[in-house]
Amino acid sequence: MKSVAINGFGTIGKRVADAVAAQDDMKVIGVSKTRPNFEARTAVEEKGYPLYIGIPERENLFKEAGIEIAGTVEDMIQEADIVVDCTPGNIGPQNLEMYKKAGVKAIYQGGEDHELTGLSFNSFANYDDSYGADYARVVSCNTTGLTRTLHTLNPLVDIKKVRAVMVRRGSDPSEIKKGPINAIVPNPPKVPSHHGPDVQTVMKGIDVTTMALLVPTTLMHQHNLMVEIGNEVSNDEVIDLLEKRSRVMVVEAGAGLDSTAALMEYAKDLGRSRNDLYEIPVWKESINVVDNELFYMQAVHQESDVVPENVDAIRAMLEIESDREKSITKTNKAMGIL
Ligand SMILES: NC(=O)C1=CN([C@@H]2O[C@H](COP(=O)(O)OP(=O)(O)OC[C@H]3O[C@@H](n4cnc5c(N)ncnc54)[C@H](O)[C@@H]3O)[C@@H](O)[C@H]2O)C=CC1
Ligand SMILES: O=C(OP(=O)(O)O)[C@H](O)COP(=O)(O)O
Repeated sequence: MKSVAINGFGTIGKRVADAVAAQDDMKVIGVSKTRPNFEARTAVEEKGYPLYIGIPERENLFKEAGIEIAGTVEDMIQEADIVVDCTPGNIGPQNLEMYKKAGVKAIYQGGEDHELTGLSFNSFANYDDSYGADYARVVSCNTTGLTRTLHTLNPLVDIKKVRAVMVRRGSDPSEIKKGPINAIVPNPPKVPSHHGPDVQTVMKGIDVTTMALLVPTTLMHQHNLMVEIGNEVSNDEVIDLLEKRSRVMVVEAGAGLDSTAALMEYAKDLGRSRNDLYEIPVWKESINVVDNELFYMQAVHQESDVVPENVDAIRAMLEIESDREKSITKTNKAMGIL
């Protein structure tokens, strides 16, 4: 049983902690918070995770709030085989020296640059690259979404060139300081956006160019893909491929799953923890091959799609499982993923 520490218990961290706790070959030995808020209290009192503090000077605040702490993040990582760094983007690099000093392996998230670890991770595209690695980065929710479906098409579909327009959610549901609340924002305003190059960190050599905008929604991201192809493929063959791949689902607008709002309602009906939808839904009606181009539209539940990838990354880096399919199947089963 391998020991996993989660540094940062926010949107991604709390989901990774629960996903690790659901596995039978790894356990959560601690999570960290910087403030004694409701998430800190829930971690200790509801989930039973030992809580460590990211900023030692704040120990008194936790004491005053009556929230029991087990030590500092430096204490936590001493006990761990691996730490999953789920701190906000650009905080992670500050922690790398601490991890190196403690001799603990570390997984970063998509808010950090590929260069931080020199190794980016997606379960389907490049599991083997991280086998036994000390440091790796699970690519962002958007990059994970693009990679999931593009990798599924390969090799039946001879992908020549990918162009994608990414409609990004303005903020996560719990955030009140981000926007926009009444605008469409080219973001980043430059073309291409960082998502295309980011896919190339896990799918080497693929020609993919992306542009992105932010819209006033918190529910999901939405992607529109145009894939130039070099062979003849039918719509049904593409649908069949996507239907067979786990962590991808083909959904029908005609059956009422006609928006991101409906998809989130579906996740609730599935009884998912936190209403999460780990799978990438692709709209069946959008899948269309016209001449030498394949078109499709998909959505990404930004809060949860990267969570199973973190579990697989732990298995690869700690050499628990050398077969990526076995890890993916095990993770899926434990998390109830379709
Ligand atoms: N929210 C999303 O949609 C997604 C986020 N990511 C990436 O995951 C990472 C984490 O993002 P979120 O979970 O959304 O952030 P968050 O803000 O919800 O959570 C971050 C956590 O880190 C803690 N923290 C803050 N400063 C810290 C510090 N100096 N040391 C230790 N802990 C600190 C916070 O208290 C909080 O618990 C980022 O790299 C982000 O880009 C990846 C996929 C999707
Ligand atoms: O980290 C994320 O969101 P955030 O930086 O807006 O909190 C998501 O993974 C989306 O990031 P991306 O649009 O850079 O892929």
